[in-house]
Parts: sequence; C-alpha cells; structure tokens
Amino acid sequence: MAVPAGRSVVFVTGNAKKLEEVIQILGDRFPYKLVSKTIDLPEYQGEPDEISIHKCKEAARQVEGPVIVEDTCLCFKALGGMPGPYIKWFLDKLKPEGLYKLLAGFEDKSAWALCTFAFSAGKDEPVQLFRGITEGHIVEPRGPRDFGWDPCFQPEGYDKTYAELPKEVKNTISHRYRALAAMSEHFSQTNNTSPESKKKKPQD
Ligand SMILES: O=P(O)(O)OP(=O)(O)OP(=O)(O)OC[C@H]1O[C@@H](n2cnc3c(O)ncnc32)[C@H](O)[C@@H]1O
Ligand SMILES: [Mg+2]
Repeated sequence: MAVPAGRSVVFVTGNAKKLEEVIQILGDRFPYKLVSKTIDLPEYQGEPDEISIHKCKEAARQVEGPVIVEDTCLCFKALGGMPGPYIKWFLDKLKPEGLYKLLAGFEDKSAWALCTFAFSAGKDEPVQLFRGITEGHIVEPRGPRDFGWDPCFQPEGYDKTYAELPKEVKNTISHRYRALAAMSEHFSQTNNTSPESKKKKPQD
C-alpha cells in the first residue's frame, strides 16, 4: 500500500524527543512530507507487533488519513525480554538507576532496544510494520538525562551509553535508525513506481 506522491503522512506521537530524532534521521530521505501531530495514544498491552498495529489503527482513526506511529521496547535478556513494551512505566517509576538495579541479581546484563514503526494509509487500511533492533547492555547510568533510558543503555561495540554518544552517532546505530531505514527503503521503492502502475499492482 502506498501514498500518492507529494502527499503528507502524519507522524503521531506524544514524545518530542522521538520526533526530534525521527526528523534528524530521516532528513530528506523520506519520499513523503512528514507532518507531526501530538496525540497521547493509549499504551496498549501485548506483543510488540500487536501493540504497534493497535496504536496505528487508533491514530488513523483519529487523523483520518495516512499515519505513522512508533513504539519502542527495551528488553532485558535475563528477564525474558521484560520490561519490553512496558518500559515507559518502569522508567517512570524506577528511573535509569532503578532499571540498572533491576538486574542486580543477574550476571547477564544484556539487552536489546526494539523500535517498530507502523504505517497505515488511512482508516480501515492495512498496517505495515518496520522493525529495528540494537543490542547492548544495561549499565550504571552515565551521561545527560534528556531522553528516557539512554543513560543506562550501552550499545554493543561502544564504551559509551546512548546518552553519552553524540546524537550523530546514536542516530546511525540506534533501533530507531534501523527501523526508519527499513521504512524509508520500502517507500522509496514503492514511490519509484508510477501512480498508474501502482493502481494495477496488488496491495503490498
Ligand atoms: O506517544 P508515543 O510515540 O507512544 O511516545 P511514548 O513516550 O509513549 O513512547 P513509547 O510508548 O514507545 O514508550 C517507550 C518509552 O521508552 C522511552 N524511549 C523511546 N525511545 C527511546 C530512546 O531512543 N532512548 C531512550 N528512551 C527512549 C520513551 O521516553 C518511553 O518512556
Ligand atoms: Mg506511548
């Protein structure tokens, strides 16, 4: 499913830092005009894919047009992938220090950040998902506190936390960067076909 060339797509999020990164990462790589809209969508429960699909359908219902949403999970290996999609509440109550302490009884501090972008061309249209994963470790918090759990996540292969790394570095290795790369690639390909040929193509 595609959006006619030149049309805008609304990125619905209640998180200003997410939006900032999305704009920095996408630059002019995205074939549609990205417009943002601040709506605090419900925090659904379930598996990450299910949550993103629900979130996207609700956004499409409210916006009544093409939308993108994003959901981020932080998963601890020693905890079987939890907090996962519930990281927002864990972070809110425990702060980055508490997230680190949560793993005090475990030798395995490994974790992965999962970002899922979901796109829908409108109300009642199917939802497409684009995922990105960055592996790393949960460490004692270091660095600025301006974005979520960044101070306690150290990506694999780096000796700095997401918070300590320059934004330009985080934005070329992050879960969000990887998911956006998959989404941009998909839309660049779809966008290369003419509107006429798109009409004849079966829906993606
Ligand atoms: O409106 P939405 O887009 O849902 O924004 P949100 O803040 O509710 O975000 P999520 O539901 O995806 O919950 C993810 C939590 O993880 C935090 N988070 C998301 N991406 C992050 C990143 O790259 N680095 C650090 N923290 C991040 C974010 O602030 C939330 O507390
Ligand atoms: Mg949310």
